[in-house]
Amino acid sequence: MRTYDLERFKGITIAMYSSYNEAGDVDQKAARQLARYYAKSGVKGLYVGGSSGEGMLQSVEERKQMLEAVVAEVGQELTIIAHVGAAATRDSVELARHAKAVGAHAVSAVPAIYYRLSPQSVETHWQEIVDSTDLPFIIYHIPQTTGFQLSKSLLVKMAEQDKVIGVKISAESTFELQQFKAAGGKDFLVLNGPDEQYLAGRSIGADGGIGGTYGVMPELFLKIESCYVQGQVAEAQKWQFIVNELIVELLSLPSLYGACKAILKLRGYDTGEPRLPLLPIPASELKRVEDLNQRILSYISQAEGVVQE
Ligand SMILES: CC(=O)N[C@H](C=O)[C@@H](O)[C@H](O)[C@H](O)CO
Ligand SMILES: CC(=O)C(=O)O
Repeated sequence: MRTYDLERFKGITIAMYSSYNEAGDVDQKAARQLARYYAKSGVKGLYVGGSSGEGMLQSVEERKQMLEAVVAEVGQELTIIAHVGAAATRDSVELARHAKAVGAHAVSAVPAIYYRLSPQSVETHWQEIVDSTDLPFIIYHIPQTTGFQLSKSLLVKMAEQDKVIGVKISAESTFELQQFKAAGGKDFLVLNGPDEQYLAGRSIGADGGIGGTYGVMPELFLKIESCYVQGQVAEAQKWQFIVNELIVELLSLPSLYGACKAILKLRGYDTGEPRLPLLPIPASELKRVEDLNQRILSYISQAEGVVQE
């Protein structure tokens, strides 16, 4: 048995987008407003500074500012996971200590980025982060961007420590997800990465998920989750299919994060544009974004049982 409470990490956790002002600097007020919007949606937690959060495009100082804003706003109500992955172990350790100091509930990290690293190197990187605080640690496995293939043996070695409570898997193989679940055991969390496969991941062993597109439709992922938990498989599948149609459209825009941010802006949550090299949505695509937003909102009403006029 682990000494950490795993329940608070199960279910739906939004990989939150970062908020910038017109100059492109971190906007803490906007971040707080967005975090408040998410708290009202009923999700379990927020994952700050990950892929969707553009942590890798920010300075250490900016990453701290984003986390501080989110924890200050909703840290008492939601589970806050701070992504501290960076190219340099020193930066990750500094961010982990900061996460602890401000009251985040867990830290998480990708393998160190840019260099092609041996498993020993990645293990050392993660271990330094784990050892730097008493917060629980969630491995972030995303081989398509980091190039690092996490082996079952390294996973098991890490998971033997009380503090290493789980792994977020963004790899597309649900078989790998299941194998990691089996290897990690009952008290080890496996969190689904690809939003398109939430139900598949959940069905094959995931305890919940952390995803970027949850941020524009948390209610739909909560719907899939509640149908799944109640054994309504056909209904869960119906909603996953709807979500996937919406994700295909989001992915057809110049950048996924730009599209999600543009949608949030239409709803009154202006988080600025994504940082380059991630592309903004040009004015010529705004009509498509508006239509997509309307479709998403109407599905959200349906999912919540609100009768449409
Ligand atoms: C690479 C990436 O950002 N993956 C996210 C997290 O795993 C997902 O939430 C995707 O954004 C989502 O599945 C859309 O493809
Ligand atoms: C965790 C995740 O989905 C993200 O960082 O975008």
